[in-house]
Amino acid sequence: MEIQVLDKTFIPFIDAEKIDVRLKALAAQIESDMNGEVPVFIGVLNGSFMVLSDLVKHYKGACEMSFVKMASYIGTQSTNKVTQLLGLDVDVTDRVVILVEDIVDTGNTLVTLKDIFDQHKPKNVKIFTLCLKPEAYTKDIPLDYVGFEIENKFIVGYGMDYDKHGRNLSEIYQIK
Ligand SMILES: O=P(O)(O)OC[C@H]1O[C@H](OP(=O)(O)OP(=O)(O)O)[C@H](O)[C@@H]1O
Ligand SMILES: Nc1nc2[nH]cnc2c(=O)[nH]1
Repeated sequence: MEIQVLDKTFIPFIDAEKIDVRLKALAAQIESDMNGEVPVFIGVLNGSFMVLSDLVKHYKGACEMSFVKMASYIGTQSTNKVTQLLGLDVDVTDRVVILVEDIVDTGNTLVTLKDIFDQHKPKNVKIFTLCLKPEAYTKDIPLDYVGFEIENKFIVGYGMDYDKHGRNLSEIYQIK
């Protein structure tokens, strides 16, 4: 059934059961890749709160988790726009980090995040994303765990917003 979020109409795209089945399979895959390592799952706020929560419920091994948020602001120097990380409260030095995103589109967010995490000298940074738009993603950072490859159209729900609305939808909808 179509839904309305603010001024836009969306159609059902990926239902809750399909998301759950995929997350269960990916959790098992991550576990088998860990070889005894205890990974640190890091969710990228705001969008990833639902996917991280559901993913780790399926992860049966030992793990830690936390969230980070990017902050963009105008700097005082000539380089104007700076993007920084707020809230990294885990020492990731020599740890296996799994960055958890709801969606990778252009990959700009991912490139910035990966650079910042690499400065903390982790053993390895793996990238998890529930959704990927392959037509839009032109960066060369390999994506280790991808839930769904989708067409290049705007989606909402399951943590993802349209102008701050729709994050609470339990399924993913695509713009009509
Ligand atoms: O690959 P990109 O083109 O960089 O787009 C992907 C990013 O966009 C969304 O975040 P957004 O900045 O909308 O913040 P939010 O998570 O708070 O919604 C999403 O959660 C990703 O982090
Ligand atoms: N909600 C939402 N956020 C995005 N960020 C990048 N692509 C998208 C998208 O399709 N939907």
